Amino acid sequence: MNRSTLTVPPAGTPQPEPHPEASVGVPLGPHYARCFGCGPDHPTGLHLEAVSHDGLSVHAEFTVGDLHQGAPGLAHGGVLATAIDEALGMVVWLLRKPYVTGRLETDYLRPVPVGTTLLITTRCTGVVGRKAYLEAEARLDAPDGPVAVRGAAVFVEVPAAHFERHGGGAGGMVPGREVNP
Ligand SMILES: CCCCCCCC(=O)SCCNC(=O)CCNC(=O)[C@H](O)C(C)(C)COP(=O)(O)OP(=O)(O)OC[C@H]1O[C@@H](n2cnc3c(N)ncnc32)[C@H](O)[C@@H]1OP(=O)(O)O
Repeated sequence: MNRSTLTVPPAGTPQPEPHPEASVGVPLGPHYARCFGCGPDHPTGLHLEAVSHDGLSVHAEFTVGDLHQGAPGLAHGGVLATAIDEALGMVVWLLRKPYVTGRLETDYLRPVPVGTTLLITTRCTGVVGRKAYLEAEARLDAPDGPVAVRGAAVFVEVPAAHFERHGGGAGGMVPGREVNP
């Protein structure tokens, strides 16, 4: 399978260095309580939970429920892409700068039944200017389970004002709704 060159760091890009203050070995917690991906207050969200691994990678878990179906008994592909996007977002959080998804690629290798716990590993493979290059792999039910979804992405660094400017009162930086408080 060919991988898009858009999500691969240019040749010669040095391995990224973890931020000196990156969390390591601890639960990351939600970046926003009502986030569809990780927010505990979202009624139908994914409630994805994650632990930082080494400052440049994250281990995340998401259990597929009834509300996440596409075909009967199977996870919706868009929901799986959301889980990948969220777990990638947690890696760039470790870089201690605000990023948003610019490009997200997903390869679906196996169906994911309701009740499955997806174990998602994401990592940063390079940072060039404002762009962070990222990879993801989601396995079924165990760290060495079959790979169900692979992801790759470019996230783009944005000013902190991005969220207030575009989100405004509908979920932006209003009291109680801060991003990464
Ligand atoms: C707080 C954390 C929340 C985490 C939640 C999970 C992550 C998410 O789902 S974020 C929500 C979804 N994403 C968005 O809403 C982003 C919407 N898009 C935008 O805001 C803009 O298009 C944005 C910021 C990505 C880029 O715009 P802009 O700031 O003008 O940058 P721009 O100058 O065009 O591009 C900067 C660099 O990024 C690259 N780039 C921009 N878009 C892409 C893309 N889609 N694919 C690849 N590269 C891209 C450009 O080529 C450029 O590279 P270079 O520096 O080499 O020239």
